Amino acid sequence: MNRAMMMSAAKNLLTRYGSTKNNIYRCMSTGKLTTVDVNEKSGVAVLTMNRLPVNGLNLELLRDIRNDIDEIEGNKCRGLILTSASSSVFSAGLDIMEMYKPNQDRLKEFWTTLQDTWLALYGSSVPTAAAINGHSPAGGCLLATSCEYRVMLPKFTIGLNETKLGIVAPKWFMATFCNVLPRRVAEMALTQGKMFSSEEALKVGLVDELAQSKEEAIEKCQQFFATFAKTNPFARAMTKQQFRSKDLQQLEDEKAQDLEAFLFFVNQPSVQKGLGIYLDSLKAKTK
Ligand SMILES: CCCCCCCCCCC/C=C/C(=O)SCCNC(=O)CCNC(=O)[C@H](O)C(C)(C)COP(=O)(O)OP(=O)(O)OC[C@H]1O[C@@H](n2cnc3c(N)ncnc32)[C@H](O)[C@@H]1OP(=O)(O)O
Repeated sequence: MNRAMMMSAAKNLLTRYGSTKNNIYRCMSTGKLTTVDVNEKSGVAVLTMNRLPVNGLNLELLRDIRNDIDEIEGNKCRGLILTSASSSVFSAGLDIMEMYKPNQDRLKEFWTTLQDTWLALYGSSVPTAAAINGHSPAGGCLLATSCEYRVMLPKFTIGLNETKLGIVAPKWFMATFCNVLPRRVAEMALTQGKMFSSEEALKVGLVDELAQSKEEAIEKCQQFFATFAKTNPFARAMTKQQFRSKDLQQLEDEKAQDLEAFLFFVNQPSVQKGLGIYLDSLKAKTK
């Protein structure tokens, strides 16, 4: 983060926290594929992804999540908990249909919106946590690891499985993973495309706690936010943003090249063939 960005972030934070210490605001959901419910007492917003059956991250869902994050930030919420309306899938990651035989204009918009959603979530000044109430592969894992804390239900899976699909996780996916896991564990898992069970994820530190129900997971996320009760929100947010600034700045600087690399990669005939085979294998499962 350069000096100008830092000053602007500081100004926003001062505006937010300067005069509103004791007020609680109600956030409203902006999108059709998400809902946002705010606990009026705690001021914590629960952002629920609701694109069933698997919360595949298509352009519209990403837009809704992005707009919700902006609204939660703007409405001075005290925390953001990301969760799913499904009882078995947190998010299946990027909707592969967005990348398979794509319309090129939409493909650009899709990737740019993913970049912006990540910048907003990973760099959010509001405390963030994920209540992972289902499977969370690839892009689902990216969303969860972009948050500051993770509570997961048992018997699901989470990880960046891109190499198993014949695709390469972009640098900022990897940086997000490395912000959570020891470097050695992250490299092994990334190259293997490893999906961790909830129990394994707890053991390596990919998630912070397990919970037996979604309600318990949300409660544990709220308890995490309560650990900031005696900290100054401005100092907390600036510390988080400075801690993450290298990763954020790298994507800000390389946004255009990252988009170009994505478009080039996805449009390779061998990648299209691989995505088609993978989609068929997913669909065959349900027959
Ligand atoms: C040099 C550097 C260059 C960099 C270039 C960048 C390159 C691109 C990088 C892109 C990074 C990609 C990130 C991703 O997120 S890719 C997506 C990865 N996701 C997965 O592999 C998950 C696939 N899904 C599953 O494993 C299961 O669905 C899941 C465990 C999540 C749930 O299982 P369940 O049994 O509950 O549900 P079904 O499998 O029956 O699925 C129901 C229907 O949903 C469809 N489906 C599932 N996942 C997806 C998906 N990700 N996209 C699209 N569609 C999906 C599935 O086919 C079923 O459909 P039908 O009902 O029609 O049969």
